[in-house]
Amino acid sequence: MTSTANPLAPEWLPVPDDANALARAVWPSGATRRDGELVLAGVSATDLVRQYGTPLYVVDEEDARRRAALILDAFRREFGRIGASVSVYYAGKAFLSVGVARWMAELGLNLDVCSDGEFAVALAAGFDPARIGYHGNNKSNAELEAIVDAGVGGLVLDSVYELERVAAIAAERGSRQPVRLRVNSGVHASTHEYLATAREDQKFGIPLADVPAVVAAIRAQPSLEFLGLHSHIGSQIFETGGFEEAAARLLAVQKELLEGGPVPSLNLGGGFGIAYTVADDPAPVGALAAQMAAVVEAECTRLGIPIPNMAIEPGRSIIGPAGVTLYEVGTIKDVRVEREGGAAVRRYVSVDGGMSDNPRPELYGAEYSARIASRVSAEEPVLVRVAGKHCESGDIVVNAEYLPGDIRPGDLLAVPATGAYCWSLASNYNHLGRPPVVAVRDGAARLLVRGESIADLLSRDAEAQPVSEVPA
Ligand SMILES: Cc1ncc(COP(=O)(O)O)c(C=O)c1O
Ligand SMILES: N[C@@H](CCCC[NH3+])C(=O)O
Repeated sequence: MTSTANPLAPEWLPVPDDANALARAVWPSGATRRDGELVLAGVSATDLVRQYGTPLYVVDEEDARRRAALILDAFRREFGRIGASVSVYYAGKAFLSVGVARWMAELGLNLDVCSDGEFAVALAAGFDPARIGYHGNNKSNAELEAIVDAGVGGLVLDSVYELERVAAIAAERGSRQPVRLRVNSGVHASTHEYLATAREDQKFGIPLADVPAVVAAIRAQPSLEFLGLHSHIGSQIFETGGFEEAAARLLAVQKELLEGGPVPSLNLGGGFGIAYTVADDPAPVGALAAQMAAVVEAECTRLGIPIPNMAIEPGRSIIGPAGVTLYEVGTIKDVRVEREGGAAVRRYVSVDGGMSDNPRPELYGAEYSARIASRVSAEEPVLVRVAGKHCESGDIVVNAEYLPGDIRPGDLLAVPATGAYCWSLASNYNHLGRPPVVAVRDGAARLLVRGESIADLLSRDAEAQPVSEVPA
């Protein structure tokens, strides 16, 4: 059950206590109020800001761990019923640090990386390369060599050009590289256009029709071991139909491939949607797993083929809801907006970050919510737009939110559900340093990633003088 209090009330925070509610939770499970202040896993927002400043990314470690464990349990349970094993790869692109990679390893998850940088973080965390899946539509020769040398357990082939290069690299070393083949299923996921990755006209994978020939080419290479097919239809998806359709399309091809040799596993990728605001209603992970298992079972029975072992790659649904960004409120402006039928006033509340720490509203029109973190107020809520501090009019953090009418400079503002694709998409636009990332657990905070200071940024300018020598 979630709290049934008025969601417009400034102190309101939903606190889920079951898996279904967890799917709809906008705030991490450890979020609560103490003496009016927002507290995250026992640490108050003001204490966090006193120590680390603003903007600040905060990750509720227990919440992330719980979501990872729930996904692993649900998929193992549902696919276990039909006799399939499941590997869950945490998609590091959502957010990756050495600490987070270690949480996932401890919980028994595998890791999906898609660049040499993410791979380096995984190795720095001591992640077993055999449990790493490596993606990318344009891997360099240096990356392919590092993959083969490290013994990465699953390279996801994205093109014939890559197949030929990796086969040669593995052959040179006398090793055998396990590979999956990324397939473009042609399934149009119901999500933002930029987040759909299996439309016909996009860069990832091999078209379904070409799969038999490419798999034959893989099998013809003694230096490659074929693990199976891979499909990822997109991200922030609420409807299970797309996953089911992709599974059905890949299994139909799998039947044909089985005539030429084993196809041990099927990877259906990630993409499970989360709630960014209370208007979002994503499927609970148990239901998702059950529906996917049912489709795989039904299709395999219909086609008369064995049920393959399964893999999935969730990122956002593990780390997204665990994150909260804290900002300090600065300028507040009431802007008169002329409209048909009369004028209205829009209140712009500006914070000390913006599109450099969260470009998602500008990139995808993503909606977020916000609450004052440093206090509660009995003032009537007013409709505000939360803006960043960048030189860009589209620099909006929260498009529309009700906040107490007495919101003022110096208040701390918390924006939930920022754990995924915020730090990892962050930039230094306008020479802002990327904020630090802090994990909170059991009343204690721990730095996961240091923030960047202006001195850090200036130190990269090849022609800058050391900061201490810049005239005031
Ligand atoms: C190949 C692949 N796997 C997994 C993911 C993770 O997706 P999500 O974070 O939506 O679960 C992505 C990102 O969309 C991806 O491109
Ligand atoms: N960057 C996207 C997700 C892309 C996932 C990678 N294929 C987002 O923020 O929603």
